[in-house]
Amino acid sequence: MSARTKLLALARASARAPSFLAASSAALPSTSTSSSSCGRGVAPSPRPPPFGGAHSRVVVRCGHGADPTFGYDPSRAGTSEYVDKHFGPEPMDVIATRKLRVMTAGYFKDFGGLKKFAGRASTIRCHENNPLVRAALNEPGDGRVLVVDGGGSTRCALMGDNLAALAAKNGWSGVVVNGCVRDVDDVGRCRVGVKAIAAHPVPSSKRDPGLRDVDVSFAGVTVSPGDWIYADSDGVVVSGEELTL
Ligand SMILES: O=C([O-])CC(=O)C(=O)O
Ligand SMILES: [Mg+2]
Repeated sequence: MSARTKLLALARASARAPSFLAASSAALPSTSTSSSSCGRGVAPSPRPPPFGGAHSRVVVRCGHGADPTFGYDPSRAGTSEYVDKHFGPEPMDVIATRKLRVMTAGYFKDFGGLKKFAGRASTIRCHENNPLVRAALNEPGDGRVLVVDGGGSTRCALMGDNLAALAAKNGWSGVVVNGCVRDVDDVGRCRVGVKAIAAHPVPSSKRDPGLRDVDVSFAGVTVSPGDWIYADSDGVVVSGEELTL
């Protein structure tokens, strides 16, 4: 394929790129989240929408990986496309350059009603205690992602159906928990993304609040408050800046 033909193909693919963030909360049909039940019995829609939305900037200039001849398809707008777009001459450069940080594969399971979510990070570090998690999710989320470093404890759960419903009601895009969650059948009906290590039936203590908006490190990545989190079924990608396709 000539360089000109490649460029034309790339421009066509980029023109199809969906916009950023608007549709990321639409994996479940609209439903009331004011109660803790998160609309029991509401089935998730089969096809999650792109991260995209009103803040989209379609940039035709792209990295080596954003090449339609290699299968780059910005209309899918998932974490794989962000990686394709931003890696260097070699795919693994995405890790070496640290522009994108990719969380360890297989570290999390999906528990939330949204499988695809994105937003700026707010962080908490806590150990087997969750008052600060409740306090944070009680704030307006404004599309943010709450990143909770529970030290990887699998001895209790840092959130459940009540906190997931609170997150959905207050406009949090998602919660990433380095720890466990409970009430997972109901959490799965909440219109919010929840990634965590495992389910656990025991609630956490309410004594020690922990720390808010500090750097947290787990799953091979350090997340700072204000970083951008992109999460879907392919994984979790973290960047210091907002990414475009
Ligand atoms: O309240 C808690 O600590 C955890 C829980 O069960 C919920 O959020 O529903
Ligand atoms: Mg509960």
